[in-house]
Amino acid sequence: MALMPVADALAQILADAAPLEAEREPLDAAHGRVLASPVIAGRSTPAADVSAMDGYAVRAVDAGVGAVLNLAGESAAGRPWPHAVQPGQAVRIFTGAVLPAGADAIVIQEDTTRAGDRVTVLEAAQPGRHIRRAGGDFAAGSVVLPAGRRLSARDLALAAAADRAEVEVIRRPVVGLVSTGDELVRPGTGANAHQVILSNIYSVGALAREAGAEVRDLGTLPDDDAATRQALRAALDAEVDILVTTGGASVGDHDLVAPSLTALGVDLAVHKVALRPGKPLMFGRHGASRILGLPGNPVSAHVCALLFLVPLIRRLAGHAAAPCLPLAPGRLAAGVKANDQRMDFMRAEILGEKDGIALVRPLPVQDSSMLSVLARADCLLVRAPFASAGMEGDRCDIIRLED
Ligand SMILES: Nc1nc2c(c(=O)[nH]1)N[C@H]1C(S)=C(S)[C@@H](COP(=O)(O)OP(=O)(O)OC[C@H]3O[C@@H](n4cnc5c(N)ncnc54)[C@H](O)[C@@H]3O)O[C@H]1N2
Ligand code: MOO
Repeated sequence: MALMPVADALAQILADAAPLEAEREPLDAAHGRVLASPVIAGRSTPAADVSAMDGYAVRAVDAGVGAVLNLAGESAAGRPWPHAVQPGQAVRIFTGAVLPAGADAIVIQEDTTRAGDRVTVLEAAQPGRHIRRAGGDFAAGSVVLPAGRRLSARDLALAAAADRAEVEVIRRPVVGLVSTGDELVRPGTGANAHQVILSNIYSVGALAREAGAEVRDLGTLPDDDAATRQALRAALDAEVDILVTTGGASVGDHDLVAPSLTALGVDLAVHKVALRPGKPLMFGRHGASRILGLPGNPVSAHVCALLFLVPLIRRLAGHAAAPCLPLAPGRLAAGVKANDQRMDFMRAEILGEKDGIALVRPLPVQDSSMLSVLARADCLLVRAPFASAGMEGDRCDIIRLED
């Protein structure tokens, strides 16, 4: 059977994948989300002229070296002095406090001496010195954060300072994870030798969450035709944006995902990709939901989630389009043999870096069941279909594993 090129599979999976609808969220819940509409400042910051230092608010014209001023009052942050500074007066002021009317400079306290209510100026005041002007950070009505921006921790503080307790962000895609296989048991529950411990949901779930999805574990299905069909229908009815299955994707008698999806009317736009690991990958649509069928082998499931699920989630969550295959430059530290028709994503280690180029050596075992090798890898060494043999020192492409 002809295998679909990776680029074509990606194009199918990302076709029509546009940002989901907007929702209002409190700032705490908005970190990492994408703004659906701009944040407009509800007030200027600072909202009034304020002092940047602890000292005395004065009229600069009165406060030359040696001037002795009368202490008239105090302006603290949150407790402004409600009068105007008169000629010959100083007002005690603290950082962040509103500048009293009449004053046009701050003399910092280190540049004064004080005896009771008499303040002697040791360093001449300069008009405007140590004053933060109203609106100096941002003005009321201005756009402080544009639509489309991914909200950083710093952005949350800025939105709060702009007097916004909530922001309008793109809804998180909901990803439902379904595992398949009679052999699967949860970790820590006493698996027998003929059983396999469910691991894929942990790596795939973590990647999905990191990409911006809300992840729901929809449980494990037995290798039974009717049960699989019924459970997949229920999973699709659960209104997930992306249903991710793992396992049961290949051609064995117990690989039931593709026939079940077909029976439910899902047209598989992708089924079998020229990819290693991950050949049995499948993708289809059902109403507004997308279905990604990942192979059961744990390394294959992880690599396919990285290559296909992450960009899909990012598109739906409104993130700016990033390259789907985030290739970085590398140099081979060991030879690799010629490749066949499947684009290969070999688990590899980075031995060092020179001028931003990683020195890369494929790990000796490339079995797609081996999680210890995947965990040890620093990157995937990407080999194009039918690439000729590579020699030590040749340039190569890698994808860094940064999860
Ligand atoms: N005759 C052929 N056999 C196979 C082919 C093929 O083209 N012809 N493809 C192989 C490739 S490539 C892969 S990848 C695997 C994937 O097959 P399935 O998606 O059907 O996966 P399963 O058979 O269900 O499981 C494979 C393996 O992975 C374990 N597994 C499954 N789910 C999980 C999970 N959630 N957590 C941890 N481990 C899991 C399962 O127990 C099996 O050991 O097919 C090849 N065969
Ligand atoms: O594609 Mo399978 O993932 O080669 O083992």
